[in-house]
Amino acid sequence: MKSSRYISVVGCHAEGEVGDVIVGGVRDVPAKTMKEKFLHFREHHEDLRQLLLSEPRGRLEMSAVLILPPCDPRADAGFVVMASGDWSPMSGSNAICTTTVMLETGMIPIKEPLTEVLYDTAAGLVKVEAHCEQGECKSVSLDNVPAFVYGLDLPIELPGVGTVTVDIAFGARWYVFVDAASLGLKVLNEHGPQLIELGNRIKAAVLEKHTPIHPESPEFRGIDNIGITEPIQEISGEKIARQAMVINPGRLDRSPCGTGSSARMAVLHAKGLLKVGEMIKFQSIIGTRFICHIRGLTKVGDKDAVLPTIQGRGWITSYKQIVLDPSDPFQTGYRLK
Ligand SMILES: O=C(O)[C@H]1NCC[C@@H]1O
Repeated sequence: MKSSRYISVVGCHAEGEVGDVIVGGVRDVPAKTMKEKFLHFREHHEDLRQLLLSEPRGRLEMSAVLILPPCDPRADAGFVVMASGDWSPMSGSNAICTTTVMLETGMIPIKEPLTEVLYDTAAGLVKVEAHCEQGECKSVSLDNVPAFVYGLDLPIELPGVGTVTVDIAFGARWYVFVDAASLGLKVLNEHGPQLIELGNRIKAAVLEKHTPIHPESPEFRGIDNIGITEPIQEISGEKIARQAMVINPGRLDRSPCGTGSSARMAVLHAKGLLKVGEMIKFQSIIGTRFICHIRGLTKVGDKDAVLPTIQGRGWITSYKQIVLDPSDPFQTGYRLK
């Protein structure tokens, strides 16, 4: 057996969402910023994303994280994310997986009870606090980049459904939010196929009328993912909000989605439904939760923005050596439509 690729991967999931972490076998690239590294990998290493996330080695419902040296000297590490349908500059569940793996494999020494890690990402610096006990990473709290609203209650024509209103916001990726009830759905497993189908149709309908562009990073534009939401419920004094996050090109996030929760907090704050410091638990389609809050306010360009913090836990699931035989007919894997 010959191998033209040999990649060391630590399998991991964060609240059910798979984020496998590459710990060896992929070289760094020279660049002045992590955004430059991100854009380089997105342009020149799509074969790596395909190889890891397509069958037979991967599947649609997962991401992979490439740990890289940081460009910002203040940071401990950098990473770029290979998501289901694209490259992602930052990702909540994947940052939790990256932290869990780096701490529990010794790439970053564990300090108990709290280990701080500063990541350099294409979306900006992301500070993480890992709560550790007896050599285990028990939970990860991450200070995501500022999140802000592009538009609220925007009417969208959806053939077969009628006019629905959507909110559009940025939480390190661009999200459209729509109320599940307005689609005649609930955030339930059995509604999964319809959530995905309608989510993708809403994304297409929004893109016909809107092209959100990040005021400071114009490379981050368009709509990435869709959040189909249920209203906040007050349960025993806690704010709980269920949400099905439809991830490009059309699959459900198994976690509550950190970047999606960040963007949704910007929407909820703009609507007066979530105050700075107030805790909210976003709940995923499989019932897992991120504990979130707005840690402060800021501006992005001329936009009012919130500073979102997300907390969740990751678990290592495997240690893998991914190889590619030059005679393999599927050099970049395959995906059934
Ligand atoms: O938590 C998140 O932000 C990620 N989960 C899968 C896709 C998103 O990037």
